[in-house]
Amino acid sequence: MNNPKRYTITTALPYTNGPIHIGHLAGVYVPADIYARYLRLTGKDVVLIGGSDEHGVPITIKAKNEGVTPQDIVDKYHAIIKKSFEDFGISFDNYSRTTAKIHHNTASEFFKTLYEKGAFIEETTEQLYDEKAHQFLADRFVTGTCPKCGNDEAYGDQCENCGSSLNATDLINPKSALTGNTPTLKETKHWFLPLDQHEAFLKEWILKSHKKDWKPNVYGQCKSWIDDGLRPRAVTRDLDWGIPVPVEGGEGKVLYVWFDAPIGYISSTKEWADRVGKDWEPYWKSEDTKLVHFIGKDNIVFHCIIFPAMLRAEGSFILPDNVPANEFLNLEGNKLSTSKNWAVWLHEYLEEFPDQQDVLRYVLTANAPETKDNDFTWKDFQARNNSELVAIFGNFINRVVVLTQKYYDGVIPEPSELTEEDEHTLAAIKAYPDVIASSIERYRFREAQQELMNLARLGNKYLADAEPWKVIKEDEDRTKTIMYVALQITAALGTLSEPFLPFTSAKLKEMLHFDALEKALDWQAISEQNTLLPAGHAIGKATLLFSKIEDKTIQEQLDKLEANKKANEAANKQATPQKDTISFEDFSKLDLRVGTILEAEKMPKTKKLLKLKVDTGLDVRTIVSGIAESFSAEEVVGKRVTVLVNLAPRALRGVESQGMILMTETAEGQLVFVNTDDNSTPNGLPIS
Ligand SMILES: Nc1ncnc2c1ncn2[C@@H]1O[C@H](COP(=O)(O)OP(=O)(O)OP(=O)(O)O)[C@@H](O)[C@H]1O
Ligand SMILES: [Zn+2]
Repeated sequence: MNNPKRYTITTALPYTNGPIHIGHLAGVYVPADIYARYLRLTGKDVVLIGGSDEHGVPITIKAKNEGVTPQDIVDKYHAIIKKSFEDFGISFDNYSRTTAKIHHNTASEFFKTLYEKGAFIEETTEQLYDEKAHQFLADRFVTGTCPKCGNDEAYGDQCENCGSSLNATDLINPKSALTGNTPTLKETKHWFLPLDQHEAFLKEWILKSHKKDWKPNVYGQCKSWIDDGLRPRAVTRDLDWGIPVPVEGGEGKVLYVWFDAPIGYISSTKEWADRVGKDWEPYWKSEDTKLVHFIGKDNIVFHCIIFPAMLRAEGSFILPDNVPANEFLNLEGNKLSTSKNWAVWLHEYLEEFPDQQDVLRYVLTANAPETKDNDFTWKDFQARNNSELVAIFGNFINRVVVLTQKYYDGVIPEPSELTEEDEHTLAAIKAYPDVIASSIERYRFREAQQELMNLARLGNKYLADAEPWKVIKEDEDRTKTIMYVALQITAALGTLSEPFLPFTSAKLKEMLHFDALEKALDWQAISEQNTLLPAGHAIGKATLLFSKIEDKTIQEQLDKLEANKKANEAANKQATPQKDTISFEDFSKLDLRVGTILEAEKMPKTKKLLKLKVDTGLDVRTIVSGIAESFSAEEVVGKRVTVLVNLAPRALRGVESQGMILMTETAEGQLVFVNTDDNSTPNGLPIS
C-alpha cells in the first residue's frame, strides 16, 4: 500500500504460560519494534499493539498441575511479560490482556455480530469425551498420532511436527492429557466458521493479490492450506476458562482461544484510544490504514486465513496489508521450549546483562530467522558484541568524541576546504536513510541493520584513512575539516540507530547534545541537511556505549543452560513402572549376599565392562560388570557390594561371569552401588 494515512501494527499475543524468551523476541517483537520506531521517526501515525493471550487449554492444565487457579497463572506471567517488554524497550503504544473486560466485551460482541449475520454453522457432532474427568477434550487436552505425518505427540488442534491444523477427532489413538484415558465419543453442539465458504475470496486475495509482496514462506504456507481445501472450523469449546459463548445454547461453552486472541488486537487498540482520547475505528476500518501483523510461522494460518475470514464476515474491518511472519529461532542447536526450559529468558537476561538491551536486540536482528530457521549461540552473541558493536560502532563514536574534546573542548570546529573524499563521505551519509528505509519497508530487518553498521564502518574507515591524530601535528585546518566530517557521521548514527539500538541512540543523542540543536534531526533531516552538527555546537563527554564481553560470562551462560537441561531431564524422568507381581517363592529363589570387590581390571576393547574378583563369603569369583563408564578399576577395589550369587553363569567377551553386582542409576545416569549401610558386615551374609 502506498502512502497509508496510518499504521496499525500488531504483535502476536504471547501466551501466558511462561515468560518471554529470545525466540519470541527474534520472531515477533524486535522486528515489530524496529518497524514501529522507524515509522514514528519518519513522522507517521503509528499504533503498536500488544497484549497477553490468557485463555485456552494449556493454562487450565498448568493451573491444575500447580494446584492454583487459571487466573493465578495468567496474573503471574502477564506481570513478568509486561515488565520485561518495558525494560527491553519494546515500544508498545498499548499492552493489554485478553482477560480484560474490554476484551471480553469486544470478543463477545464480535461473536454475536457474526452469529446474527448467519456467518456460522451450528452443528451437533461427536467429540472426544473423557469419562473419568467428565469433560470434553479438545485442543491440548488430547494427544495422539498425527494423521498427516505420523508424529505420536500431535495435539488435538495442531501437529507441531508438520504444522497441520487438526481437529481432535482426526488423531489416531487419541489419549486424554488429563487422565491418560482413551476418550469416547459424545455428542455436543458447536459453532463453526465455514472456511470453505471463504475459499474463493481467499484464493483471490492471497494467491492473486499478494503473490508478490508477501514473503515466500508466508505465501507458500497459505497456498498449501488453500490447495488442501478449507474446511469448517469450530470456534467454540466445551470449557470453563474463556469468554462465554454469548448466544442461546452456549451455556458451559467458551470461545475458542484462537477466535478470541486476534480480536485482542482490536480490544487493545480500543483501550489505547480510550486512554489517549482518540477514535479507534479508523485504525481498523479505514481503507487508508495499513494493517501489519508480526508473528512467528506457527501462527500463519490464524492470521492469513482464519482471522481475515472472521474480519470479512463481520464486514466493517480492513484486512492485513502484510503478515511478515518469521521462521523459528533455535538455541545452541535445539528448539527453544518453554516446557523444557530450553531458553534464554528475557527477564533473566535483563538482570544478568544490565543496561545491555541493545546487544541482545542487535544479535537477534543480525541473526533473525527471516527466511529460514536460525540458531542463537552464546559464542556468536559474544563475537557480534566484541567485534561489531564494540570494535566498529562503539570504537568509532568513542574516537570521534574523545578527539573532539581533546582538540576543541567539545566544540565542533569550522571546516575549511573539503577534499573529494570529504565530499564523497558527506554525500554517502545522505544516502543511508533511504537505503535503510527501503530494507525496513520490505521487512528485511537484517539487511537494514547491516546498512546501519556499514555507516559506522564508513566512519571508521574515513578516520583510519584521514588519520587526524597524525595530521594535527602539521595541519590544524585540515584536522578541523576531518573532525567536522567525522562528527557528521556520528550525528547520522545517532538518529538512524534508533529503530535498532534505541538505548544506544538515546545515549548518543545525549552525548552529542541533540537537544541543543536548532532543528531536530529526524530521519528525513539526515538525507536533506548538508550540516547535521554545525560548527560551534558543543558536544558532551564520551560515555561508554558498548563493552567487551569476556569468555567467563559466556561460559556462565553455557553452564546455566547445561544445568537447566540436566534438571529438566531429572524432572521428566518418570519412576520406572512396577514390574509384574511375583510370588514370595519367586523372590526366595534369589540368593543375595554381602560381598567385597578384591580386584578390578578394565576389559580390553570394551567401553563398559570391568572384570572383578569378588569375595562373596562363599568363595572368590569372577564377575563381569558393566560399570566402567561410571567407575575406574582403581576406585572400586575394596567396595562393599550386594551380589546375586546364584545367577546362571554366562560368558561376556570370552570371560565367564559368575553372578551380578546390584546397582541403581540416578537421574543424571550415574551408577550407584546397592550396599548395606554397615561397612563392617561380614562377607557372605545372605540378604532377605
Ligand atoms: N523460537 C521461536 N522463533 C520465532 N518465533 C517464535 C518462537 N517461539 C515462538 N515464536 C512466536 O512468538 C509468538 C508468541 O508465541 P507464543 O506465546 O504463542 O508461544 P509459543 O509459540 O507457544 O512458544 P513457546 O512454547 O516456546 O513458548 C508467536 O507468534 C510465535 O510464533
Ligand atoms: Zn503432523
